[in-house]
Amino acid sequence: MSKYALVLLRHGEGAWNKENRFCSWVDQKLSSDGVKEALDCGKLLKELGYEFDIVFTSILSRSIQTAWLVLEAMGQEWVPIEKSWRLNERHYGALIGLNRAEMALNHGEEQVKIWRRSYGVMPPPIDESHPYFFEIYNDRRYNTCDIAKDELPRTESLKEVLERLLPYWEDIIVPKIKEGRRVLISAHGNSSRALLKHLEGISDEEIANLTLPTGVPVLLELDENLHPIKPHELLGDQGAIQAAIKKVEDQGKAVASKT
Ligand SMILES: O=C(OP(=O)(O)O)[C@H](O)COP(=O)(O)O
Repeated sequence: MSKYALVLLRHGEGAWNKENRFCSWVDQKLSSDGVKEALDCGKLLKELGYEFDIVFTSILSRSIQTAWLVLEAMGQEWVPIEKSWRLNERHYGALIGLNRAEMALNHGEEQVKIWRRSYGVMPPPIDESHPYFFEIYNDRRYNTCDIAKDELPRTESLKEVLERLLPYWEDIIVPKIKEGRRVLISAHGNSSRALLKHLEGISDEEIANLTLPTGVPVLLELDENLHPIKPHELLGDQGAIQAAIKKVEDQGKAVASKT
């Protein structure tokens, strides 16, 4: 028997998911399809009988907007939401804004897969010459973090994501779960992968094969020590989920991009 059920969620599709660009710390809203995904996700969780006592999000709008829409569809708008940069998407460094298919044409699909899914490889860091540098670091949300702005990452591998996420998980989220609060985490593809790697003990090699689609709730059933009692489960229509995973994986193929 599980003692706790934790639900993790990659936000609904954002505008740059659609355009196949690395979005990362650029603040994009949900696309119209992403809004529908978030509402459908809330409806599904309601049908399945889930209730939440607290929701954790990143400080990027697409994860917050997803949390709002999920709670609205569940009729649980009153549930408190806590936000932290530590749940932000992985910082993709100089790759931010670039089109994955064009990157695959220029650098090869294998290199793009390494950048996207390996555990330890960091893309080149972002610097002031990057078109999105000032949009990111001049945004006042990054004055509110628990570390100084000049200590915030300029690029990250999944390893660095896990290292900055773990203190928040251990110090803020775990105590809520142990108090019996039912927790939803509305985060991102790679911040969710990092947490799943930690909780499920997925190896550095095996994590490269885990891809999460947008808007699909991931259920983790945990024992009293917060160890999973079985592998995570993606909730919903399994055929549609597999198709959505393939779509995300195929974003790194060297096909001509739609402009
Ligand atoms: O912003 C991103 O993720 P998100 O849509 O989960 O926030 C990344 O660009 C995801 O890219 P990836 O699927 O190539 O790791």
